[in-house]
Amino acid sequence: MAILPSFPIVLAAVCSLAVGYFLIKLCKARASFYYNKVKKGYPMPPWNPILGHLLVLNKAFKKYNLTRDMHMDDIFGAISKEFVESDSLFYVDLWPFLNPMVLISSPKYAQQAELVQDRPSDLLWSMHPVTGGPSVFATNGTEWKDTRSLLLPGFKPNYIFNQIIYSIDGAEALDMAFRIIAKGQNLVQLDRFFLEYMMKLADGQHCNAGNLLSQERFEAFTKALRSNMDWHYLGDSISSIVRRTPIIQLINSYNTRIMNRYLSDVMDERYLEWRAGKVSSLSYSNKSTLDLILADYMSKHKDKVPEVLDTAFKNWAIPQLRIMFFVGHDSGTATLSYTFYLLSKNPLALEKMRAEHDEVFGSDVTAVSYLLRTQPNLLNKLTYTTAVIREVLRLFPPASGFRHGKSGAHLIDENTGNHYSVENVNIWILHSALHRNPRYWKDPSEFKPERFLAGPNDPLYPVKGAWRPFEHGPRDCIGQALAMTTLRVTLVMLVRSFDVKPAYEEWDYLHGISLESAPKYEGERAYQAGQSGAHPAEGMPCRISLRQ
Ligand code: HEM
Repeated sequence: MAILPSFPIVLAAVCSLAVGYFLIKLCKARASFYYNKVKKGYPMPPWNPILGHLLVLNKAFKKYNLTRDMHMDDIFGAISKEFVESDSLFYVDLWPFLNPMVLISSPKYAQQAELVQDRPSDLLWSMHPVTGGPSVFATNGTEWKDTRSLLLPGFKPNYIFNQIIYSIDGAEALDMAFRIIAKGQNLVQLDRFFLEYMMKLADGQHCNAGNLLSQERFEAFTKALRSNMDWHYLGDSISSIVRRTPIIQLINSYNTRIMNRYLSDVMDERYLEWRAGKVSSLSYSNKSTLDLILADYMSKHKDKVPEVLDTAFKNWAIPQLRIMFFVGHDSGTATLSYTFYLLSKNPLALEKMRAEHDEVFGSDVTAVSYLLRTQPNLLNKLTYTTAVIREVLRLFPPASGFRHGKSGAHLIDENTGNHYSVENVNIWILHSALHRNPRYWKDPSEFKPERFLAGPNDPLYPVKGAWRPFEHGPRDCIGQALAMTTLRVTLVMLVRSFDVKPAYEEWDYLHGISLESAPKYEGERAYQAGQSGAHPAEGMPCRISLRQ
């Protein structure tokens, strides 16, 4: 009779195999980093043959007095200041959490990195809670190229003017909500407030599902999306560990089911309209992400249009729609919050912006909505307002650039002739550090929108390649014109009617935080906190009042 091994023995054997496998991978990863980076004398923090740079972040927290919820970009940004000689370029080895990385915050390296087309494979995994599958943001090769080309018509400047109705309607709703808040004299977290507004805009611009399914289902969808983001980006530094725990995986799957069922139903409803001939082709006014992908589907099946959308198509389309909801609302929300914040701290700039709005739209604020609907080109006259937004994006960029170096790829320092290999390395272009790099910006911490109106002989004139909130090159932000238009519409609709005052001291007092112990980064209480895109700490507590 055969003797079967007992359960504990099997378990011990499996665990030993798993540990053995992990140790072999660890040795390989560390050895590769040693031979390809450490031995070559590349710039990096002190490296440990067993732990790599796993303790570096912890040390940085202590050394720079960083707060736990700070955005990852600023944590690396703080470390980058130690690498003056390499113009703030440095490598880190955070295996098993991330592949080897090079972090850069100087225009000369960023301009080389922007030409790299691939995204890191880690990004596919890190975006998974948001997208649920490969999307245009994280895929590579022809899969990415074909999807980007398919979606591009929805982001052309002329078409965007067509879409500003969504921003105008949304800003009107915001105006009403602000009036209620002002009347009730409530303390609000402005960023959370703008999130809802931006999410509705994203729906209008990319799906228009509000017209297809009920408001309740839309709200359940947005709640599930935000929940997945909040649970998975608990301060990026710990998210990769937390995300592997079963309870988080369960929350993820639950939210994913809600989101996917919703988008699947939205697609079915719109497909019915296409099939019923209610939408015959893509008109000038009809290039939402949803319609672009459905039109493509119909054209690929024109010989025999299927009765229902097939599962393979839906599995591909849902991540594209999910990413549009995410990128369509997240960065714009933070930018809007920081714009009100900086305007309130800089009354002269606020005055100038309001004067520009009076000049372009007349002093009757109630006429703006009609003027925008009938003459959207007026937005092009808002040069000062645009300079303010650009300066806000310089000081508080909500996102960064991510690329992955192919075989043989290098970054080169033309002054020293140094070559830095980025073969099989993730490249992280740290926008916040780059935008405040004193080598490239005069008065880097000061709010000076004038730098974006200055001529080339002015010391404030931005150095080429130093301003890159939307990145450049083939992987740049597809939605930048849309984002800039939305921000201008929102500002022109609200800035003359309301005064927004940040209320961090009051917030801290209410939450038992003393003035001395309130967390700050470089003296800034509204530092960028870590949840997916960078958002103001504590959601930016504010008081809103009607302008006298
Ligand atoms: C203030 C608002 C925004 C900022 C600061 C921003 C910034 C960025 C950045 C930094 C990237 C990464 C580029 C890189 O790694 O090279 C990016 C990519 C992207 N953004 Fe935006 N974004 C904003 C709004 C939007 C909007 C409104 C949309 C569209 C709904 C959008 C769609 C995308 C897409 C699809 C990509 C991936 C492009 C690709 O990989 O081909 N973004 N964005």
